[in-house]
Order: sequence, then structure tokens, then C-alpha cells
Amino acid sequence: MTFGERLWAAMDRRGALCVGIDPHPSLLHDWGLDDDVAGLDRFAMSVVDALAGEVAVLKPQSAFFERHGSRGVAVLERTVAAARAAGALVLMDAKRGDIGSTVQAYADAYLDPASPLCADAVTAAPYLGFGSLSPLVDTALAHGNGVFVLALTSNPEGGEVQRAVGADGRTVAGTVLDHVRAVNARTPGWGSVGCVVGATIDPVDEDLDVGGPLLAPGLGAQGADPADLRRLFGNALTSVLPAVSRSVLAAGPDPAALRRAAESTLDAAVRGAGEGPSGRDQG
Ligand SMILES: O=c1ccn([C@@H]2O[C@H](COP(=O)(O)O)[C@@H](O)[C@H]2O)c(=O)[nH]1
Repeated sequence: MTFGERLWAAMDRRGALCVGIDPHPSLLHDWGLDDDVAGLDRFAMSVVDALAGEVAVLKPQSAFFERHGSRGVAVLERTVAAARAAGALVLMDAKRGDIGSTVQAYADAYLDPASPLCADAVTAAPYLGFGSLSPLVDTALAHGNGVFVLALTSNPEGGEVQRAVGADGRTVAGTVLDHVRAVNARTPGWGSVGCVVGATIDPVDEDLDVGGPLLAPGLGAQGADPADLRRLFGNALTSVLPAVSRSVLAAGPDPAALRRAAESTLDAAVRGAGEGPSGRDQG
């Protein structure tokens, strides 16, 4: 199956929610853990144990593992493997981007099943030109995996780059959306290449239907609420995968409390969308 098919099925079965694994030092402290590799390991595995059997997608934030050095990356490897074994799709939030020859190495790391860091999908930055991401896209499609490309990020600074208008009159974000739509049009069904479109952003005059998933971070800690999903995504709502980290993780470490926080976030997103999870037809 393609990543698009696997993600669609997971969102139908488990609901449209992606929970981030972001072991912030402050969260480790709140969970009674030390800000070291042992604390990181306990935190990440607790999230996996509580949620990998429940939510459609878990999204480890690579930076919070990398800050612990090679042993932190080893925890990341174990986290990805455990989450996938327990039934969640894993989106590696690494936001990689470089010249194409180097992007191939990122593709080998995150999307080739031979790698210990292989996830189901990875986030990517297109600011060296969308074509520079081709090795990532090609490797993903070859292995039934996916890529989420930054288009309109949830942070307030993103607009200065993403809403800038090029010589062709298109915004940078619009160009990214166009490229992703074109890639997905090459394959049948729901595409395996998605875009990141923050739930916090001001409405844009862009076609957000890229024929694949839209990862929407920004609910909770960054200030967006479920009603923003409907306001922002309109007809593209069926493709939206809301992503939350801190507002769910703050409920831990009790596994039942983590599950309740994820469930109530999903319920609120469904209500905000007006019908099935993020507006998806559950019939
Ligand atoms: O535009 C973007 C892209 C990625 N993120 C990442 O999502 C989570 C959000 O965490 P919260 O605690 O729910 O705010 C985090 O890992 C970001 O790096 C994003 O926020 N916006």
C-alpha cells in the first residue's frame, strides 16, 4: 500500500489526529523526569505505550532527541520502531532540506526500510527549491512512504518567506502547493506527499487541495482552536490531519490521562470540523 492509502485508512479507523512526541525539558521536569537520556527514553516510551495503539499518527520531533547526542538518536530509533510495532504511523518531524545529492542521504536515513531511523513519512523544507526534494519524494514513493512539505507554517515568522511573491506572481507557498499537487496527480488515489499548513495562519487565497494530506499543527499551545480548522480549510477539511504536542503531553505521565487528552482533542477537532473526524465522511 502507498503511504496515502495507509494514512487514509488510519485516519478513518482511529480518527484524524497526529500527536507529537516533543520531550521539552519543561515537560520532562513536569513528568518528574531528569533532562537526560534516561528521562528522554522514559518519556518517549510512555507516550508510545499510551498512544501508539490509539492514534493514527505519532510524530517524534527529532530536535528534542538530537539535543541528547548520539544516545538521544538511539532513543529516537527505538521510539520509531516501538510506535510502528504498536500500530501507529510514524511521521519523523525533522524538516530536512538541502541540495539534491545530500537530500538523498536524508531519504536513505528516514525513508529507506534498511535504516534504523526509517519512519512512515518525514517533514521536509522546500526552500532550496522544490526540485531539490526529488530524492526524498522518489525514495518515499519507492518504499510506500510519504513526505510532508512545509507550505504555510504555524509560526508567525513564516509569512515573510512563504507569502512572498515571485516573478511569476505566485507566492512561495502557492508554488509549493502547486508542486505537491502535481506530484500527487502522477499517482492514483490519495497522494503520499502532503503539505504542512498551520492551523494558526490567516486565511490564504490558495487552493489547499493538493490531492494528499495536510498536516495542521498549531492547535492548543500555539493558540489555534478546532473552529480554526473549518475557517481555514473549508472544502479541503477531509484531508486535514491536526497535529498537537504540548497540549496532549501536558496530561502525562499517567497513560489514561494521555489517552483522555488525545481523545478530547480529537473530539473537539471533529466538533470544530462539523462532522466526522476533520470533516471526513465516516459512512
Ligand atoms: O508549521 C509547523 C511545522 C511543524 N511544527 C511542529 O509541530 C509541533 C507542534 O507542537 P505544539 O506543542 O503542539 O505546539 C512541534 O514539534 C513543531 O516543531 C509546528 O509547530 N508548526
